[in-house]
Amino acid sequence: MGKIIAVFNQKGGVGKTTTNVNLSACIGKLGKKTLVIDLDPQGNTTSGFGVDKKELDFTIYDVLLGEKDIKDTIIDTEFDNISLLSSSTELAGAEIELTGIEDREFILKNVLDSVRDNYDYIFVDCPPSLGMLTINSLVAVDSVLIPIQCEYYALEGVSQLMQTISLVKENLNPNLEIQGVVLSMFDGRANLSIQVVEEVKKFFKGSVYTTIVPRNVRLAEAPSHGKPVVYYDSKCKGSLAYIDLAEEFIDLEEDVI
Ligand SMILES: Nc1ncnc2c1ncn2[C@@H]1O[C@H](COP(=O)(O)OP(=O)(O)OP(=O)(O)O)[C@@H](O)[C@H]1O
Ligand SMILES: [Mg+2]
Repeated sequence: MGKIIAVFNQKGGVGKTTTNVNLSACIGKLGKKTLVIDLDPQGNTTSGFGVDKKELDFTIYDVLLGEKDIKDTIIDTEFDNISLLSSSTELAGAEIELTGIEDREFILKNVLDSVRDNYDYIFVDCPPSLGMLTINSLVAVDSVLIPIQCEYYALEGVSQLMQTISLVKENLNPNLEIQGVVLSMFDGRANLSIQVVEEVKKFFKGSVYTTIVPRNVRLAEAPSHGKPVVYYDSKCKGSLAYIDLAEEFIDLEEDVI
């Protein structure tokens, strides 16, 4: 049975999508069958895998509204072991449309339960908000992977994030765990980055990955080529970091089992 992981931090621009696309691509390259779900109306994960939203007949929007079977909506990508459930801008409307539906918090969970056996890992890219889409993702997943940007105010909003996770755990998904915390956009020349690493490690104790993702321009460029960074420049620092992170992620998982 595949493990389902939400990449989540309600703070915007912290590296959720970059981590979702690149970590999953590296995990796929390591031979694990991976489904990536783009639950953000911005659709950056979808375009990050080179899929043109305008050319899609059906997306996760149709699946959540019960109009299309998930299995007919997942598409194969050109990247090793990566399947994708794409987003569309219509998904922004789903925040409101879902509120009228019974058991609305469980829609994604019910849908994913029917495909989780087909994958080793399923990653869900969340929007930077605490709306119905994010709640659906926190209910559907086994764990949360939290990217934190090595910048001033990095820990701002983290207590709200932890409170949201606790609330979902108490009321909707008792098995929800923290998968790990990924420090991103690290600048080794900046004292501030080094300080943030220390603060985040103090706050999250043993949950922070040893691998730290550096600020690397290749990571920012790769999406405009429609490729995860390992397929764009396999030797750049960004690629090496996400390859290390994927290995660390899998080692920790396989130790647990
Ligand atoms: N390690 C990095 N080095 C350089 N640029 C990065 C890195 N990580 C992310 N970026 C860039 O920073 C911006 C924000 O990153 P990203 O889109 O991954 O954040 P996000 O948390 O998904 O944002 P949102 O909350 O809007 O969904 C993007 O332009 C991305 O290319
Ligand atoms: Mg994003």
